[in-house]
Amino acid sequence: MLLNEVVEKLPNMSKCLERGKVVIIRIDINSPIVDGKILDDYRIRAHAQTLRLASEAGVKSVVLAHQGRPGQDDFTSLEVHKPYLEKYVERPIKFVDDVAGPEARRQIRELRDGEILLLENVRLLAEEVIERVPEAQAETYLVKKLAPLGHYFVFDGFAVAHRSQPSVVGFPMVLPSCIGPVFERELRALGAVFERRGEGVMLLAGGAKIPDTLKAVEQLLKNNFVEKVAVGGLVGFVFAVAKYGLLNDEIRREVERGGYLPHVERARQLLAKYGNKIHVPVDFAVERGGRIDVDVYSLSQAPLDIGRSTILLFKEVVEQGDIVIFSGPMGYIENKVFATGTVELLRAAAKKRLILGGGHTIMAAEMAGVLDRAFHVSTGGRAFIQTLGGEEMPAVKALLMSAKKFWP
Ligand SMILES: Nc1ncnc2c1ncn2[C@@H]1O[C@H](COP(=O)(O)OP(=O)(O)O)[C@@H](O)[C@H]1O
Ligand SMILES: O=C(OP(=O)(O)O)[C@H](O)COP(=O)(O)O
Repeated sequence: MLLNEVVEKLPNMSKCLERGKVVIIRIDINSPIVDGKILDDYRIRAHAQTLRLASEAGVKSVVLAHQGRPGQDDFTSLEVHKPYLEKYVERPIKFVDDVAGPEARRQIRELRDGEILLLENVRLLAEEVIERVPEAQAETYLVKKLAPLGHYFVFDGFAVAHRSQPSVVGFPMVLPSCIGPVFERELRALGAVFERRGEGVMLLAGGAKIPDTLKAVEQLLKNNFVEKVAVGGLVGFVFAVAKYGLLNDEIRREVERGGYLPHVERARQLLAKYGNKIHVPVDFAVERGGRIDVDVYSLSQAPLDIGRSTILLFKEVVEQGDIVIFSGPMGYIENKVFATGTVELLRAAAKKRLILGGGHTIMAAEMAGVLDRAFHVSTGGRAFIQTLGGEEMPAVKALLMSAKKFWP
């Protein structure tokens, strides 16, 4: 089913906003956090509108979200996110230090119309990080404890839509469910791209999610959804190794260290099939007491950005399109010196209809001063690239099942 058709089949949030009812809303406000501080609040800003709409409609909102993964430094309490939500929703948010235990349930029962209750990080429950089919997730502690208190479920967390986790796919099995506005916008934006059947659609693909990106490139080219692809970042490095056979000792070590060998093979197959549509870097920037550009054949260390000649070549690709999808930075943007390729191409792409996704890509767009000019900024990273790759998101599948069951 095409993405546009999927959106039409999914109940819109307004159907789930019935005054006085309890609505469980899953959002994704997972943010980059260092030393307990949120570095970028883009996802929080995006979801604030959802909660404001729910509050204005007079529903009792119960908000489910996660931060980080258990065991990682950024696995924190959502209490950190509460002031940000209050700032952007422009109303008080209640917070409970519990996910589905007696205290959380007591506070849900006491909610008044229009109030918003943020539950603690849902990944505190060990079951939340186990991916299983929706029917099995409906039997989890989380769903068993919370669903009986709710009347509707709204799924809005596009960035987590690719996870078959209880808070994503469990509730739609037992509650009438809707898609939230963030999720709907994402599906419509990508659906509109697919409708173009490739004409004038260019993909700039970089970053570090190599297998996901290879898959997306393959799908997009196979289905003629894009006209041309230009690859940078670590993805571009893998393609360059595949295209030019760059396997001197230093590069071989880099490839082995990164575990890139199977990806190089896959890139080689893609080049054999779609070589005339895939633009691969011809030079890279490396660190040698500062930034210097080297021709691909002289490359003998890990590249940190695309080089000047490649930037010019990729700008030509951008020029030929009227929609540019930008997924993943062209280089190691954490160091400003190696952000040049990404920043220059983002500025060129912003003159077109720019669709971008991924935390680092958004950060780079902010750096380049073009975030406000983008046509669509996706809240997803992996979800964005996987949707581009034509994969059916578990969240979409569960919501379609739910619509069939509750609103046939
Ligand atoms: N040539 C490179 N060398 C090292 N790191 C790179 C290179 N190109 C991109 N990266 C890194 O890839 C990461 C971003 O990739 P990814 O997570 O796929 O992007 P996004 O967050 O936009 O989805 C960044 O940390 C960036 O520094
Ligand atoms: O940040 C997220 O995804 P992303 O790293 O693909 O952008 C989502 O919150 C999903 O998180 P997860 O990859 O820990 O399941």
